[in-house]
Amino acid sequence: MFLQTDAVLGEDAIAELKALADIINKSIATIETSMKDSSLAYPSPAASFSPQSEAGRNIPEVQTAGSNIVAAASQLISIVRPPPLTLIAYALQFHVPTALRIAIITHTAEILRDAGPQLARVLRLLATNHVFVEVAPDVFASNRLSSMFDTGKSVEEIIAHPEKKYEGTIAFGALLEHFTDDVFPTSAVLPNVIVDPKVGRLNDPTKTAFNQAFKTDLPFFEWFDLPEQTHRMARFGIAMDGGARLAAPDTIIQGGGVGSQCMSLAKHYPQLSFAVQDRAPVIQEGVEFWTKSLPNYIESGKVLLEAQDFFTPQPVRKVSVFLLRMVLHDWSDEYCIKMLRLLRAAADESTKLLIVDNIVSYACNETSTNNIRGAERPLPPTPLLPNLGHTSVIAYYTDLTMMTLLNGHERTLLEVQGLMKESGWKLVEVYYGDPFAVGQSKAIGVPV
Ligand SMILES: C[S@@+](CC[C@H](N)C(=O)[O-])C[C@H]1O[C@@H](n2cnc3c(N)ncnc32)[C@H](O)[C@@H]1O
Repeated sequence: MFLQTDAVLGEDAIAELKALADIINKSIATIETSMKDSSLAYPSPAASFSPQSEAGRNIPEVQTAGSNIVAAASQLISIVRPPPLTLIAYALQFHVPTALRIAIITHTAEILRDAGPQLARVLRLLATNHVFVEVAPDVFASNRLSSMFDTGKSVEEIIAHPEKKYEGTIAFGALLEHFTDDVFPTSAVLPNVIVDPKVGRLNDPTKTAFNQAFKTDLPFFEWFDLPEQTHRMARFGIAMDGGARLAAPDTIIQGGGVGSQCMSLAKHYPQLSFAVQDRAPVIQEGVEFWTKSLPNYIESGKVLLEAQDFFTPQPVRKVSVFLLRMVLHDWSDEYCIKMLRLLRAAADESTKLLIVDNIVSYACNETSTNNIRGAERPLPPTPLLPNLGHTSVIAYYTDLTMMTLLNGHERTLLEVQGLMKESGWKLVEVYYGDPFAVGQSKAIGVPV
């Protein structure tokens, strides 16, 4: 249902601009005070990125202030920019991923020398989006954002061993390459798929925009297994590895990739043991991954690496936690329910179900979910959108990514609750994480 905006919002644009400016000013004051109190420096956009240099930004009140500034600034832009320009800017935004991909595959962050006129035009678009700086006409320098995909390796080293480009690095470029090479072409055909009466609105993972864009009948993950897609599969594994930082004791990690989440936990909590389950080709890579980094875990059986399909029954054994990170969002409800019912069948009364995914909010006020621990959150200051607008936009980009690749989707809390209800689990607790967190919300279920 659509309502006229005048019926919903006030009409006083100047009052709204002032309220937004006030949020920005107060938030900057909070950041300034917090930096003084903590003796940390707020990271400069000119300085190269390192996880340690983000310490100031990671203080909780600074995160909240930052998320309010992002939400307020984008809302402010939407008020002051002429509407045709805002819509044209949105419609042509796809050139940004193209330019990013060109910068990555030409190793520009590593080269950073006088790049010649074609590349200069690409870099100028990026510099206009604050990735690289044009320090003089046609001369570009790195900055904090571009340093995120600089591997620190020499160009000679990368060209000699392209398959090792991201080895031993934070590998953020691999994630950007996945988005700009695997996902971007699928978004271009999504409009055709949505209006096609033969395929639109289907839940089938083989009738997607991805299937049309890459002219294949295989589901996305099985397509990765083709010999000609080996580099994409390896790149996806590296990209996922970068984000995997959590698990729990005696955990079965379904769709766990090569097991990076539990390796990170194993290093901090040596008393824990794990079973990592995924498709056979991924588990094969997992064996190499563990043999290289923590071989004694395989030898002692503290980690089991198991080829296990989501849609076949679990082996019978005692399980404390089933952890599914970035798994349910790949599938439509029908498939998720099948998967969760199989886990329920293998659970006892003390087993927990831990789902780690984006939990998306509506862009308006939501139905109360205060019967779920952790579900109630304070609303952002007026006139920001209840979902913090642009601060949360990546979750909605990810939602459409899931739609194009697999007919999957990111879910609201009520939708997660619905999946659990249909499959013999009860949603009892949720952790949303900080306002900038992507894919880190945790929903905990118990058997019913
Ligand atoms: C988005 S990735 C998430 C990987 C990992 N959990 C993480 O967070 O980094 C989804 C995983 O599901 C696996 N997968 C897809 N279809 C599967 C199936 N039918 N059975 C088991 N695993 C599957 C993929 O191979 C992939 O590793």
